[in-house]
Amino acid sequence: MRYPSEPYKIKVVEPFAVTTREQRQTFIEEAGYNTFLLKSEQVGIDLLTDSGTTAMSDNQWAGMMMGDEAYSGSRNFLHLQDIVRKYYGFKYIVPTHQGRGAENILSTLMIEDGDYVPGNMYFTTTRAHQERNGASFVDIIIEEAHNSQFDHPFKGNVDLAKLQDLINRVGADKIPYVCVAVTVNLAGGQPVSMQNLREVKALCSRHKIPVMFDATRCVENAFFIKEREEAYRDASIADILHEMMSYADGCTMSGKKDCLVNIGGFLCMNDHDLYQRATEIVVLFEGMPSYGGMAGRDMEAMARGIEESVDYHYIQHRVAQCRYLGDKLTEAGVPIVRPVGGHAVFLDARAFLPHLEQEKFPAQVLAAELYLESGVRSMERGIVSAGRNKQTGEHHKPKLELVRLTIPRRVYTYAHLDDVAEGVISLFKRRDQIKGLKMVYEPRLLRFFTARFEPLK
Ligand SMILES: Cc1ncc(COP(=O)(O)O)c(C=O)c1O
Ligand SMILES: N[C@@H](Cc1ccc(O)cc1)C(=O)O
Repeated sequence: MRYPSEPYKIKVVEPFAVTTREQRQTFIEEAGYNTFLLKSEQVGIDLLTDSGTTAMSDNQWAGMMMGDEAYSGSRNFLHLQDIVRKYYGFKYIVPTHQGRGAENILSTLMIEDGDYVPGNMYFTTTRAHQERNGASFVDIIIEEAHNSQFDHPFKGNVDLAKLQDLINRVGADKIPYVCVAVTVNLAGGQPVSMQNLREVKALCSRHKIPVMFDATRCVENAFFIKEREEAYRDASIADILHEMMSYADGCTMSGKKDCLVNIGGFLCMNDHDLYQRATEIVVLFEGMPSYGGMAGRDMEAMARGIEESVDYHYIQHRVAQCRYLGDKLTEAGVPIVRPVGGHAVFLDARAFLPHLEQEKFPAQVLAAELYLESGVRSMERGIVSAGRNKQTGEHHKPKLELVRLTIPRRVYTYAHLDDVAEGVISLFKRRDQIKGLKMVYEPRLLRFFTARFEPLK
């Protein structure tokens, strides 16, 4: 079954806005041509992000009523700890309010000024925390990942030669850890193979460098391993996930994605000393080590969400939804990142708008135009997201200039995706008329969230 039907019944519904083109013109101008700045009530189908936008199950909502809101020692924390140990296999867990809370603690504890943190492509918040603590990020993803049209089953893989080169160049003692994202968000939601994870771990062990995963979309990664790596065809998602995690010394987690909740995250590790230091610092930024910024009820929903996330039918349908939208767009000739990943379809803005150079922010304007055309909200993932080089102050100019159509978990149906495809295709037909933008307000940190633009004449 290529596109399995939804493996759930819909018990609660939430109407969304139906707007006119004239209204949307006003809204996008007020939002400075930045889809992050639109009000949710101005948006139709909302594909801005899959982060915190999940529909929770009846079982999770029931768990919300079982919240133990004690300041310390909540039973929901103990439950979450058991579940994380069972499915992820790490010894210690420190809850945080979301993924970047965990990134903050990890970077603060492990990085020293002048260090290098290699990773399989940058992620905005992850790199920002590394740089804030004095490290330079080094991209060690395979070269194919920077080419939107290159089909590769594991386009998120680490290039071991790039990693070895860095170790030779700067020395292992300047590399506090290697950060491996499973899957790679900005490459298009691309997975990492089990074999590659095993090899990265072996190489790092030889040099005594810890491996820390960004586990944000690890269940999607496990699905791709089952689908594409022969040895795992008959393995369960839970077993694959457990083995993946055995090749890491710890992880950061944005629970707002693969843990199927609206808020929350955690940091995991096997090293007791690191855990102890994390419990010291978490009280400064997040809260007690037994809640770290989450309410008891949120920890319960997360524990239950993790158990639901490893259900094969759930994850098969999730990935199939992305593929469905990607296939529709490909059939119509719309350029997208290939192959379609686990959480989104990414439009290739360079190929969509070949007449616009990167300094005219093609992906930014494409996201704004798609909203105007259809009421669908998407997100820029190109030069604006990439920010500026910390040393030179120049724009980073990523090879990938993309617009992300991100599918929230258990929220939309295939019929919604038909509407999205229709909007993109009708915009594609009038792509020649689209002009660029200029940035009129540029925040210093993570500028894409709040930057403002005006159309070029
Ligand atoms: C790959 C990846 N890592 C880290 C994060 C940070 O997580 P959060 O948004 O929960 O702070 C996100 C999303 O922001 C992400 O997609
Ligand atoms: N991690 C979330 C939220 C987010 C969005 C953009 C960012 O650059 C950072 C965080 C996402 O990928 O959608």
